[in-house]
Amino acid sequence: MTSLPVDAIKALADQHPKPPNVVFQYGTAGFRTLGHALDPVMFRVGILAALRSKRLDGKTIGVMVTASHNPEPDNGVKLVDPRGEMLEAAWEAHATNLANAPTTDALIVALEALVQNLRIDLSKPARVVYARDTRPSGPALIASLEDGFKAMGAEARNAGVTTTPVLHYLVKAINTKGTKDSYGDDSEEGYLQKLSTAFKKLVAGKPAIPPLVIDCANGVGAILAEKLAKHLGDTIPLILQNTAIDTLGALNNACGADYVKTSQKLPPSLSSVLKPGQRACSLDGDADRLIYYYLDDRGQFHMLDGDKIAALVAAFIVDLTKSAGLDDQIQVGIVQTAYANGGSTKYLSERLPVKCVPTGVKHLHHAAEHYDIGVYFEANGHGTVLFSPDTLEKLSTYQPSTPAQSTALNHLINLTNVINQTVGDALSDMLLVEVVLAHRSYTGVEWDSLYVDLPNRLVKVVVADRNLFKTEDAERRLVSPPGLQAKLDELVRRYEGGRAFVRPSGTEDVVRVYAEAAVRAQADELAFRVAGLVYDEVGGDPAKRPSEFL
Ligand SMILES: CC(=O)N[C@H]1[C@@H](OP(=O)(O)O)O[C@H](CO)[C@@H](O)[C@@H]1O
Ligand SMILES: [Mg+2]
Repeated sequence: MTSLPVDAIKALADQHPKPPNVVFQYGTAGFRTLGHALDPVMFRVGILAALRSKRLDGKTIGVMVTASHNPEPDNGVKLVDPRGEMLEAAWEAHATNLANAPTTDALIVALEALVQNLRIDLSKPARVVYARDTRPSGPALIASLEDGFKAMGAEARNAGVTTTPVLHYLVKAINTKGTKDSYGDDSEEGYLQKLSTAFKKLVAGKPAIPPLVIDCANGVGAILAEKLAKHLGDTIPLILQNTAIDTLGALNNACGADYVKTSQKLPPSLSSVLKPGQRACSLDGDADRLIYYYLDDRGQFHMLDGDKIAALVAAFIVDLTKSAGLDDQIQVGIVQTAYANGGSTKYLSERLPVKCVPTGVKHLHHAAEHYDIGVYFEANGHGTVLFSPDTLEKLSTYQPSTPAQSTALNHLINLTNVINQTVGDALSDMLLVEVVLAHRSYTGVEWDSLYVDLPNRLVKVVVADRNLFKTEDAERRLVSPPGLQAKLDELVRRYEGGRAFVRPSGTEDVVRVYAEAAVRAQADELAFRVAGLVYDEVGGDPAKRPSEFL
């Protein structure tokens, strides 16, 4: 192919017309909206993925069809770059541009411009691998995506129904196949083997691990968790809950990681299952977020979120680098966002370098790459650990001088295999957490007591135009609307241990308010005062002002 296959594109594009009056945007998590609205977007994303692959010399590009923790009727799509990472930021704009071309002819014009501006060599091969979660709208959207691949003559591999992290893994495994950096066998089976083999080595010789309850959010995580349980055998008994992937309306409904984190409550479906002291965790709808929790002896709920996971894991890795005699050569660092609980930031920054970045996995991931070992987690439970290429090299060539050093070194090497380094991965993170708990002989109680969470509250404010809100300092301060930050500062000063910030959401048409304070009632009050301030500041209709805003 030396020029665009215009006829093939035209013929298929006409079957996926874009309705007028809708505007699509490739945001923090790709395109995401009601599933039935996405048909034209899928077709165009199929074409774009093929072009991205050609631009990168035929490297395989991933396409994941999912709306993660969103309600079941939603769906979405995002692209994965060759190393298993999120799509390069500059291409987000190209994706948005193609998705919004109003007609087939306009689409062709946009494509021609893209090919020319980015100097895409159309004679290169196009290779893609794609998958979807369990949403009912998935199959039709996949068909539309496949039309996009077909129009471009792409070599397309269907990975079926699987989790987002497996798709990221596959992309990296395919692109490193047969090289010295091979990431593992390029199959779901290869993924399960890699994780479970490393896990078994890491917990060998430790006391029996008590059963773990997993809330699968009635999503695709249920399928993978069941396969994983088979690979793990009796090294860790998994009790799978919320596995109703075929029940309409069940996905993410009163269950899953987002429900638990947002409502700070046990999923009601687990109340008769979970025994006091027993650990449980929730995955989200595409199994890339993880939240742990337990009930204490009085039946009180305790949440162990992404910040707690980061604290647990980072301290363990630091100890291993010390025991291996590598602590002067390998520096461990943490990456958080403004949503990290103030308690966690204090605890971590007394021990390690901590960087705060804007919301969104790509920001965390890139910042974590600057450390020898970078631990990043969003408070909502999305995160992973990155080992730099130099660190991996050091681990593979280092000569330990004592048996203790050798043991610690092996643990570090096995950790690099149990951890999915391409992206946050609920099942991989779960195994990682279980390794640390087993090594530390911790139950949820000891883990929880690493530091105390400050009471906090997240509130959404619906405004006419969220783009009025602009931030700086990793989203911790507002620069626009002018003057609002000063009012906020004045308010926050009145609360002991108070902290609050306001930012426009990247995934929903709202402005988010986060507040924390030393005591619960004060955190709530501060959040609702800030929400009220924001609402009034941008001229919100007094008749529609939510009654809880102060
Ligand atoms: C407060 C919060 O949880 N925000 C989430 C949410 O982003 P917003 O930009 O806040 O809508 O979705 C993102 C994508 O899943 C995730 O990265 C982020 O952490
Ligand atoms: Mg998700």
